[in-house]
Amino acid sequence: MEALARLHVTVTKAYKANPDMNFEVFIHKVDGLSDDHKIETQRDIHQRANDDLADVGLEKLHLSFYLTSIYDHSIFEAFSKVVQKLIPQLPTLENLLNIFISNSGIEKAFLFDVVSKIYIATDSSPVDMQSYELCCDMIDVVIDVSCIYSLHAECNGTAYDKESMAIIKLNNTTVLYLKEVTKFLSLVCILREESFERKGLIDYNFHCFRKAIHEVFEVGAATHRTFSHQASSPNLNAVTHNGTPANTV
Ligand SMILES: Nc1nc2c(ncn2[C@@H]2O[C@H](COP(=O)(O)OP(=O)(O)OP(=O)(O)O)[C@@H](O)[C@H]2O)c(=O)[nH]1
Repeated sequence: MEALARLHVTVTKAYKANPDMNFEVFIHKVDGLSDDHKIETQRDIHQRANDDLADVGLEKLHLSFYLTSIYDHSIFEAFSKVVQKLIPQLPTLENLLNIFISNSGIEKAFLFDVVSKIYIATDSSPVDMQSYELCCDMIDVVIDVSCIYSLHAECNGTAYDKESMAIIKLNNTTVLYLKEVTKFLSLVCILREESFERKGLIDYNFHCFRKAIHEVFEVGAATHRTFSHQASSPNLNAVTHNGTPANTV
């Protein structure tokens, strides 16, 4: 109850300061609850928070809720969804991923920010937590192995570069495929072993995909530069040249 009262105070004050603000509410430590209980708890909290807002005439205000726990990747998934709301190019990225996977026989693809392991976009098929965790683990493996065999004694930023790529074949006919897209972004795909037989096609499609992603972010950066010349305040929606959204870092 105390948490709900605090949420109400915070949200109403923030709304007064900026009515365009997005509100993202994380319900932590849900691992102790059964799946049914989790949904029920979220619904209950959502209902109470909305009722409190309706009492002060703020029924139009939208709160988004996420269930998280430190014992799985739910917190990363929740942050991914929050960050995606701040990326104006998200529909373009999703479209590119959809075209890429459908022409390459890939089941699922994530565009990851390598350092935070937040995915900034994925294709439009539903995300299941296990696939996401598998892809996060693959990034860890790639960075760890690169660090171990790095030529530099200190592994600062040398573990991930233009040459970064990895293929991991699991014993259940699944293949994980990782490739560098930009200095900060990586594509991680999940596919069946039989689809991987057409690796040449996948590599060619990836080359086109990578080029398109660079173009998307170059246009974003150019728009940002034009806007910065016109106005003195920075454009929060622009992206930087290397592909990391400026308003999410
Ligand atoms: N079961 C569970 N325990 C958690 C989770 N996150 C943190 N904890 C545990 O909760 C205890 C307190 O941690 P936090 O709640 O993160 O710390 P805090 O924010 O200073 O504590 P509060 O004053 O309760 O807000 C620690 O023992 C954590 O290990 C979670 O997702 N699930």
